Amino acid sequence: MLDPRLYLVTGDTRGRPLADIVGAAVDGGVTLVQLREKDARPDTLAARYDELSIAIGDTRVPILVNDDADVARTTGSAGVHVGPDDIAPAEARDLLGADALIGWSIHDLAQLGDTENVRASDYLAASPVWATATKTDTTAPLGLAGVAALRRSMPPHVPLVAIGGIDATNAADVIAAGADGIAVVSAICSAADPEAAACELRSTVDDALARRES
Ligand SMILES: Cc1ncc(COP(=O)(O)OP(=O)(O)O)c(N)n1
Ligand SMILES: Cc1nc(C(=O)O)sc1CCOP(=O)(O)O
Ligand SMILES: [Mg+2]
Repeated sequence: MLDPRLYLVTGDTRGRPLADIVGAAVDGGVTLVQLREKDARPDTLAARYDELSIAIGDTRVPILVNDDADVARTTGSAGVHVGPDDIAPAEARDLLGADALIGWSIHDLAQLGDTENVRASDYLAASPVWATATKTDTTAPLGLAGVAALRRSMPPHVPLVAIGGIDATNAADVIAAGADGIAVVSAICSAADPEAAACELRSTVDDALARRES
């Protein structure tokens, strides 16, 4: 079951063990995790997946793998997140099967015209909302207006997560603009207390979703 409200994408943990950060973040309310280690070899990525899987225990929070659908398949992970330099969602679907969770980065409205890959995706990611030091090779920031435009143009049943420069100060704005969840790296991985950071983000998102629906 895909719950996109608070999506932790792994990143720099300031020297702390990643499994500890992810475990704490899940305790704090993260609903989805993506293992993202751009320089890791497949065997290292697979070993890291196993560590994270132990860290989240029986919470059933899905762990997706960034980029590498083969590692996603061999580890038995929940699925994969892909972007413009990766295999296409439809190809990932063929590889991973109907039950896998597949996410796709969306940079502009024109991409929504690729209906085969939109249909193959379980969620789309508005990327990036704002410029971020965590990933500098992004396309131009969409801003809140871009998030709103994507939401209006997308199939209504497909969840939209937003990524890039999101923290507790702006998360509610992103939800108000139409995102169904936020994806963050530094707001949790760099936080002094990742569990507390996740808890604050989760209640901010939940409150904003409740306001939007009322
Ligand atoms: C949730 C989420 N959204 C966007 C991205 C970025 O994916 P991509 O464009 O493929 O860039 P890399 O992460 O591979 O550098 C993401 N990973 N997760
Ligand atoms: C992994 C990633 N993808 C992005 C995109 O725009 O596609 S931005 C990003 C990093 C987001 O980090 P932070 O939460 O620290 O800003
Ligand atoms: Mg990628």
